[in-house]
Amino acid sequence: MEPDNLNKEQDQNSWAVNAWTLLSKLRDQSPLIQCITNFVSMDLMANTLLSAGASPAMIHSIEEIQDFTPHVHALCINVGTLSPAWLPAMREAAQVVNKAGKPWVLDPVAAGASSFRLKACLELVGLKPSVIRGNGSEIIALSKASIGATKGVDSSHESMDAMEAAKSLAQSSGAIVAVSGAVDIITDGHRAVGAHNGVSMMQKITATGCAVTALIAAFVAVDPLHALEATASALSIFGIAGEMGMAMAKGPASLRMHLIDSLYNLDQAAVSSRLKVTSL
Ligand SMILES: Nc1ncnc2c1ncn2[C@@H]1O[C@H](COP(=O)(O)OP(=O)(O)O)[C@@H](O)[C@H]1O
Ligand SMILES: Cc1ncsc1CCOP(=O)(O)O
Ligand SMILES: [Mg+2]
Repeated sequence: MEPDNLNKEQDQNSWAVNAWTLLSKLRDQSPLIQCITNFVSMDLMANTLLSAGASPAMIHSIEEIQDFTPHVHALCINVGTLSPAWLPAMREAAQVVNKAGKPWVLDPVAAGASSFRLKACLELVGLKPSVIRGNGSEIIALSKASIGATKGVDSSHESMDAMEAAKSLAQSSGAIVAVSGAVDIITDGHRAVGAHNGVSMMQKITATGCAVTALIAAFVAVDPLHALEATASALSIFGIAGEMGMAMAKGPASLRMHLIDSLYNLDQAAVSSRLKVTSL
């Protein structure tokens, strides 16, 4: 084998070993993940976390933050069905986990759809999330801090269209930025890697993006010092579960079920034979 190809194969192996190690850790430790999320995603997000081995809690009332949030291992904030009443709890939860030194992950759903939403997302970015995960259009809107033509929660861009926006947002925010799509991009503003697993029918199930953001929170909870690697691992594992689920599915509804089952049953052989992460 050519030395270059040998290096690539070794890289691939080490990504697969790391992703499997983190999934095994997650299954052993069952981190508690607080999710302040939209009404559409609550069910799929909680079931995704459970099937991966984490413990989800969809607790969003501001009255509970001071008692509950100090106990969580990571927090996921998602603005999908945002209204003004939800923002104070999001702010307070982010501040509590920051104070406790725990990671939190932001999903800026439809960030470019309205000024209200964009302003809220920018304020949350200022509260120092460890990771921001959105689709191409969301990351572009957030990075440019501008609203415009929008398809709402869906993306009108390929993930690769958002490469520069993702790097710039990562540099300005200090967060790891992930852009989902056919190739998921993960960047710290300097280095970028691509996670290639997944099937396009995942876009036809509502809240798969929200669910993978929560899965990122769970992976970062078990490896907070390596947020880029943890994020790439979560996206890869979810993508592999999608591929394996697709082999049994007849359409989006059965893919949703088989994806969750595949995530629950995922073994090391599947991870090492399927995982594909490359430098971009
Ligand atoms: N064309 C595609 N091919 C493979 N996987 C995809 C594709 N588009 C999205 N995905 C996967 O679907 C999940 C949701 O991503 P996406 O649809 O971009 O998020 P959102 O729902 O927030 O718009 C991610 O795990 C992503 O990797
Ligand atoms: C349809 C919809 N409307 C508001 S939030 C939401 C769910 C979005 O989920 P995802 O970003 O994962 O597609
Ligand atoms: Mg989304």
